[in-house]
Amino acid sequence: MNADYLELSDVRVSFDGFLAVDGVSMTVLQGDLRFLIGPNGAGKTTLVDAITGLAPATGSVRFGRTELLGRKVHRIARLGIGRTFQTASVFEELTVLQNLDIAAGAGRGPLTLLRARSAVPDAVAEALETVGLSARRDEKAGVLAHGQKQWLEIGMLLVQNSRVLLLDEPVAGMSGEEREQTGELLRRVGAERTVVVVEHDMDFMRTFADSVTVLHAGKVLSEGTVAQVQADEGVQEVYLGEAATRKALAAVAEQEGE
Ligand SMILES: Nc1ncnc2c1ncn2[C@@H]1O[C@H](COP(=O)(O)OP(=O)(O)OP(=O)(O)O)[C@@H](O)[C@H]1O
Repeated sequence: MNADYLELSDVRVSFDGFLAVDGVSMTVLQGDLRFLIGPNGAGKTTLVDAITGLAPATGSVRFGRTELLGRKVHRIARLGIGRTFQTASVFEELTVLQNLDIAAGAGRGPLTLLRARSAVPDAVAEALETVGLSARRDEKAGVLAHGQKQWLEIGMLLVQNSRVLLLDEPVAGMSGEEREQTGELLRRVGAERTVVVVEHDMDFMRTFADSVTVLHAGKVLSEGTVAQVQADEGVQEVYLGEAATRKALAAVAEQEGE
């Protein structure tokens, strides 16, 4: 079998001497839906920025045999590394189909793109089906529900042939039903791709993660199955510590409000 994988070795990102990512090594295999969790400021987004060329990093990030570090953002994207951001970045005035067309870079001029068409390229039709937006293809992206915009964004990565998907908090702000559907979508796309999901929602993580990497203060604190990381005392301490801080802050706020 010729499966893809993403391999990080000793990745470091420094902001004026502050190590936001401090020697991270991890390997993510195709078909192994990986969740990247950790408290606020742990370095999760910065790590994704490093992989996608947005943050200058040292160490090594390889997609199979190809080194990504040191390459420009658009070159990394063209190599098949796709990402989403916490806020969906779709073209609200264009239809779902037009958004996918643009992402696919279908080689047509802007006027042709805006004209209604009967023939939809196979890759676009497949992406519409996968993300569950076939019935909404001619509607403006701006009228989609929050969750559907996130799905459209994932569809845009699919038509770009992204082999690696790095998704930053894909279920933030979603309803319970949208979360469930997003989880099923991630399972579908993750079966054939290498997927890393940055997430704060622990229930969502428990339900859908195949494996988990926990970051804390820029380092890998724990890694394994959901059960393994949940049983890890270091992880419990970090999360209990966070919960205690939140509780203390809430108590102070309450006192100040009295
Ligand atoms: N451009 C920057 N310049 C300086 N410091 C930064 C920069 N970007 C991030 N940081 C710092 O790096 C650390 C890691 O931030 P990062 O956003 O990667 O954490 P995170 O785990 O994604 O957090 P969250 O869950 O809150 O999104 C934080 O202390 C943050 O303040």
